[in-house]
This record gives sequence, C-alpha cells and structure tokens, in this order.
Amino acid sequence: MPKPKPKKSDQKPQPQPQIRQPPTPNWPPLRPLLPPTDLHLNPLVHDQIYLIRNFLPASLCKTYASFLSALPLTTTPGRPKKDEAVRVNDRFQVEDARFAENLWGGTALRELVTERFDEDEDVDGYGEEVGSEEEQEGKEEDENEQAKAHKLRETWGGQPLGLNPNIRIYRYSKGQFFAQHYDESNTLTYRPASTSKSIPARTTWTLLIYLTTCTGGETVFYPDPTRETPNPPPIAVAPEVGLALLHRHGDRCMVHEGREVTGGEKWVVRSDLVVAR
Ligand SMILES: O=C(O)CCC(=O)C(=O)O
Ligand SMILES: [Fe+2]
Repeated sequence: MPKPKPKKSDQKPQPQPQIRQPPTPNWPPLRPLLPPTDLHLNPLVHDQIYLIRNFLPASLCKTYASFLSALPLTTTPGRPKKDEAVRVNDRFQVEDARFAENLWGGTALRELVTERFDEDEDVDGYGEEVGSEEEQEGKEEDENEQAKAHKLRETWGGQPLGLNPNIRIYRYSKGQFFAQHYDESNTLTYRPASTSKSIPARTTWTLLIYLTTCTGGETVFYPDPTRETPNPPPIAVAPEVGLALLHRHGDRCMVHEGREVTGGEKWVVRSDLVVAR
C-alpha cells in the first residue's frame, strides 16, 4: 500500500493573549528520580533518535498520569486544518517556562544532552593524538574540549538552552492515533523563568516522554530510502513507562506517526529542545 503523503504537524507556537492562557497546572514535584549516573542517552538511530530509559521512574509516571487526567483535555477534531496531520487524541497545551525548566534542569536531561551526549563514542575520539609529550597534554585537552563543543552544536543544531515552554500533554485511548507527519522547527525567544534575559532561539529536536505502556501506540519512524537501502524497515518505539525519546525535527525530521492504540491508554508529555539561534 503506498504510504500516504506525510503532513506537517501543527506545532507552530500559538501566541495567545495572556488572558486566554489556561492557568499553569500545579505540577507534582519531579521526585523521586533516578540518579543521573544510572541514566544514558542511547542512540536508536545515530544522530536522529535517542532514548533515555527510566527518565522518570514508574511511581512518578503514575502520579503524573493521574494528575494529568484531571486537567481539561480536549479531543482534537478528526478533521485537520489544511496541510495538518490527521490526529485523534485528547490533549492539553500550556505555556509554562518554569515547568519546562524543571524538566530540563531538575532532571538528568540537561546533563545528558549537554555533557553526556557522546557517551557511546570513543572517549579519545576527539582529535588525533599528536605525540605523548607531557607539555602537549594541556593543549590536547583544550582541543578535545573545542571538538566536543563543536560536536555538541552539530548534534543539537546549536547551543542547547533548555526546553520549549510550550508543553503538550497527549492522551490516546483505544482507537486514537497521530497520522504520519513531520515536526517543524519553530523560532522563539527563549526567556529563562528566573531571569529577564531574552535569547533568540529555535527548536531542533522533539522530546516525547511516555508515562504509560499500552498495546499499539508505537511511535513509528520511516527512514528515507537510499540507494543502498531502497526499502528501509520502519523503526517502531513502543511506549514504555518513563521512557524519554528525542528525535531530530525541522529540515532533517524523519516522517513518523503515533500508531493507533489498541488497548489501554497512552500518555505522553511533549516539548522540544531549544537552542540558541
Ligand atoms: O504520540 C506519538 O507517538 C507521536 C507524537 C508526535 O509525533 C508529535 O507530537 O509530533
Ligand atoms: Fe511528531
């Protein structure tokens, strides 16, 4: 069966007058968490999809799913706007810079993204060794630091600043799904909650945090065919309690979908990685 032409998702930021913003939820504290040293950013597809297992422990996911079910979720209409992906789920969207900062800095995410994004690589992989003279060591360390900083910006599309304050909560019940689409990059002005700074920024990767398991409901990625692999197999990620997934979006976004849930409920917290423009 030919694949339907993927649409864009509708993730354009929707600046709304202050007065129409729902009040920010009184999110439960992000505790307990696993020690960051127990967590890893594992590449599923190098440079495209990363997974963090147990990003949120099961007890916290349970607290969140029950907290979120009390929020005023709205069912997205089955009839999308022109050029928008068909999506049927219940969702809640809020601008909450403080929560975005807690998810970033109050968990292992910042450390994994900014310091441990290259754990799977050879630790000496940055730069060639140019001799073992002791006086060269400092210089080599500097060069390694610079190479790492370069790799950081290359991986994330710029200097990571934090998460998009546009927080989206999805609940998919039996029969609900998100049809094939790709996620767009958005520009924004990043304003850390605790300061008056304004930094020109853009989103480069999608963050999905699964709070539940369910049957069906996999997030499925469709790699582009290449000459060597004309029929690449789809890559399916089954929702897992506490799993975080990061995937590249914008120009190099892979077409993907949220498969229909066939049993249970799939709960997802969605944000995006924000980098300096
Ligand atoms: O729910 C999913 O599995 C996918 C969600 C998604 O693709 C999106 O939020 O853009
Ligand atoms: Fe998406």
